[in-house]
Amino acid sequence: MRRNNRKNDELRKITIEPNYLIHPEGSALISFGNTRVICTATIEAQVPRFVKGTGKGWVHAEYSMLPRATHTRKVREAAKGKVSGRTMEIQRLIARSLRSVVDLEKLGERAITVDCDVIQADGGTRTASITGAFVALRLAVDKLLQGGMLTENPIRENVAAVSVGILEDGEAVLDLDYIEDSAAAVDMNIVMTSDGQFSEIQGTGEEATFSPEQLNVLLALGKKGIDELMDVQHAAIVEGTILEQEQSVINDTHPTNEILIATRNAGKAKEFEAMFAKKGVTVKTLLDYPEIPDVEETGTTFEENALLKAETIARTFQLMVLADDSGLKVDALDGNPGVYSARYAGKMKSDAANNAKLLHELTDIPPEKRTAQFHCTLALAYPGKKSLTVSGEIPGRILSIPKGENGFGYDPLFYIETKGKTLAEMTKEEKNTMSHRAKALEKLETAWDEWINH
Ligand SMILES: O=c1nc[nH]c2c1ncn2[C@H]1C[C@H](O)[C@@H](COP(=O)(O)OP(=O)(O)OP(=O)(O)O)O1
Ligand SMILES: [Mg+2]
Repeated sequence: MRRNNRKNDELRKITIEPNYLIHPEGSALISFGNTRVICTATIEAQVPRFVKGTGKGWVHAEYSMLPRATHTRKVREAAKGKVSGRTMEIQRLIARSLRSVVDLEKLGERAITVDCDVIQADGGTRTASITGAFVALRLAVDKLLQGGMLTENPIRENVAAVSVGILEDGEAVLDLDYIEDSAAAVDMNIVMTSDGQFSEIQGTGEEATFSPEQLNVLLALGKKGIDELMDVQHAAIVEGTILEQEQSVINDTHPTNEILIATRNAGKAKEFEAMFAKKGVTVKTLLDYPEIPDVEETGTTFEENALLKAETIARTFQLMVLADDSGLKVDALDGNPGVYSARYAGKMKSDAANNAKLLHELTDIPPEKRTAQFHCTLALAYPGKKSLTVSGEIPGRILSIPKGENGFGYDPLFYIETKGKTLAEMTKEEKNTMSHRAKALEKLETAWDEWINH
């Protein structure tokens, strides 16, 4: 057993506090156990001479330690008037690691300077710096994206780093603290990206050399640690970008004039915007938050999936969230595609491919047997409250050629007998008075007040 009862493959307690400081564009306080580093990212228009005029940007890093970050007071480098070789080496490593995941062309002619200031050192300060610096960088880039200064995200992958080593007793271990590190036979810093590639490996067998087999063990330990670090980074980035903006909504106990809808479907988003606009409620959707990960729809019913989407996002962001799970139930296909409507023709969720597949499956089915229902389940979730679900359904018939240009998804194939047209031949306004979604929303309105006050 290691110090503090840690297992060989166990990280120290890792925390990342995003937006730790108010002035920088991006900042984070990262802790790997007792090692603590403040990381900031600053965006400036001025680029170094060697990239000027190329349209490309640059990422620099600076690293420093406070005098009492260590056991005994270390004289400030500013007082010595000289940057040490160690500092130089570490800040170059940090900058290289970050540049390995940034598309400098997409960044445009601007520089991002990342500052890593160690406030307490207990081993692994350079790996903590890289891991925290990435969060600060990402938060700063998000500001550029949100402000419209950038239209495309220049960050290709996430990057994180961890130390591994072989202790005196021959044990290979993850994330060494200072005492372990000082006595280690072999120590190594591993920098990896979220696609599982290495950005840099620095391994030194100073006290004892190491074999290729031992190297593989160390790399596997590093990979495990980095996977875990990336989860912490991800949560910090999401918290840093979204929580801030949405904080105002959280504190209200009553429904506010803004609602977050857990959908990434632009067609649904437009319909909800129109339907809620009449009530004076502004709609935000996940399209406004590209960094929120997709919620996997693992349920087998509309209700399960709607709850999954609403509750996951509500829990993560401590907000009231509405989600919609909808689909087409075709009688001749035993109710299919049903909950699988979005993925009917494959993972890419293409409306055109879905419609083509539906037509193909129904090739020999005569018009009177092409009956179907459009179904919509809405789930309303609020942290700590039992969720509310309602459903709406409308009957129709699947045509054999698409008709109409409006709407989205299966609209051009869904013919409504009583109206004599498809959903795609209706205006948005007309569709919104009679669609499955409109019906579900009506029920939601009825149930809403009681739910909120309960
Ligand atoms: O009014 C509609 N008119 C035409 N098609 C529709 C409609 N309502 C749902 N649909 C189709 C779109 C999608 O192929 C599937 C829903 O799948 P569903 O998982 O609920 O939505 P999605 O994945 O597109 O977006 P998200 O989960 O982010 O809300 O049914
Ligand atoms: Mg979906």
